[in-house]
Amino acid sequence: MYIDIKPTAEKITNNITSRISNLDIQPKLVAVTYKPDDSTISYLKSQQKTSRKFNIKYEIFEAISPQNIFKLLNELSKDNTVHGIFLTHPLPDVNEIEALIQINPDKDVEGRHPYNLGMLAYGNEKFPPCTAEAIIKILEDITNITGKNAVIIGRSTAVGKPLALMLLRKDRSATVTICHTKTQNLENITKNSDIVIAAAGKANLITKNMVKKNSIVIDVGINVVNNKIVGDVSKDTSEIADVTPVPGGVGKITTLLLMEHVVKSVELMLKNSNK
Ligand SMILES: NC(=O)C1=CN([C@@H]2O[C@H](COP(=O)(O)OP(=O)(O)OC[C@H]3O[C@@H](n4cnc5c(N)ncnc54)[C@H](OP(=O)(O)O)[C@@H]3O)[C@@H](O)[C@H]2O)C=CC1
Ligand SMILES: Nc1nc(=O)c2c([nH]1)NC[C@@H]1CN(c3ccc(C(=O)N[C@@H](CCC(=O)O)C(=O)O)cc3)C=[N+]21
Repeated sequence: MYIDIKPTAEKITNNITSRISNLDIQPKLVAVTYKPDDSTISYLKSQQKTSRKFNIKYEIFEAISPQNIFKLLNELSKDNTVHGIFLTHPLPDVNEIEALIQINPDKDVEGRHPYNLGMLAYGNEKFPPCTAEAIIKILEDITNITGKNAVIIGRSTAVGKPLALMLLRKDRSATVTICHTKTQNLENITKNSDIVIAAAGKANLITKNMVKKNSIVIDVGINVVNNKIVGDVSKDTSEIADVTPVPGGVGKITTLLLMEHVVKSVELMLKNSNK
């Protein structure tokens, strides 16, 4: 079966709408990109569409060189009209951490600055990375995570690692395995898991024969094959497991949560300025 993410999306949408209606100022999100790949282009489109729906101001800055990324992030961090800064990943030819530390942690709506990621490791989820948070929200709406065996395929600092930290938090307490390209016998691990999270960026990496009957499979992958968006999980997997669809699955919730974080950033800014 495919998992219906509409109830999760609706809850988040209603929450954002009501919080925005209480603000006197229009939130603004900016995206900084450099040599965007297919999945980044798909995300930027999704951000554009979703920000319009909530009447959040949105602007994309395409850097012309690695040096230009640093300059843009610096300027946008100081700009009082900007509440959220999104920096695309991957960034070819750029030291990503050097770029991330240019972002004001209060505007780091994806929680990628080392300060926010460090806070996450301590269980503080002020700005949890949106994709990891999306996966947690989908899972919490359909199952009880505690004690479940969860395998994450992918160890990126953008998705796999923060997700592992979030699944391990004491109030969730999943048993977590993380796999990558050097993992041997991937199918032995996936076959014994209650929850499989595929975040590798490889179409058809997970197939029906690799998963346990009635397990939950979260498809994070965004791959463009023959001009169409597909995930990391083959279609037939949904015959024996509950799978999130691509498109219209994790990506949709990720985009909504990014918007929610921009609203949160404005709320915190206003709260601090009233102190
Ligand atoms: N739906 C959404 O909201 C989002 C979707 N994405 C998508 O998710 C995917 C992953 O993104 P991201 O984490 O940024 O990607 P990265 O390329 O940074 O990381 C991919 C990870 O997957 C591992 N991997 C790749 N191939 C295999 C394989 N055959 N077997 C096991 N592990 C493998 C890599 O291992 P190693 O470390 O050994 O190289 C690496 O750890 C992409 O398709 C991206 O577009 C990303 C963010 C949000
Ligand atoms: N710093 C950073 N953070 C990310 O989270 C990040 C990133 N960089 N780089 C690229 C990948 C990919 N990604 C997507 C998220 C949602 C959709 C999405 O919502 N897609 C629509 C389809 C849109 C369409 O049809 O074009 C859907 O799945 O329904 C797509 C892609 C986030 N990523």
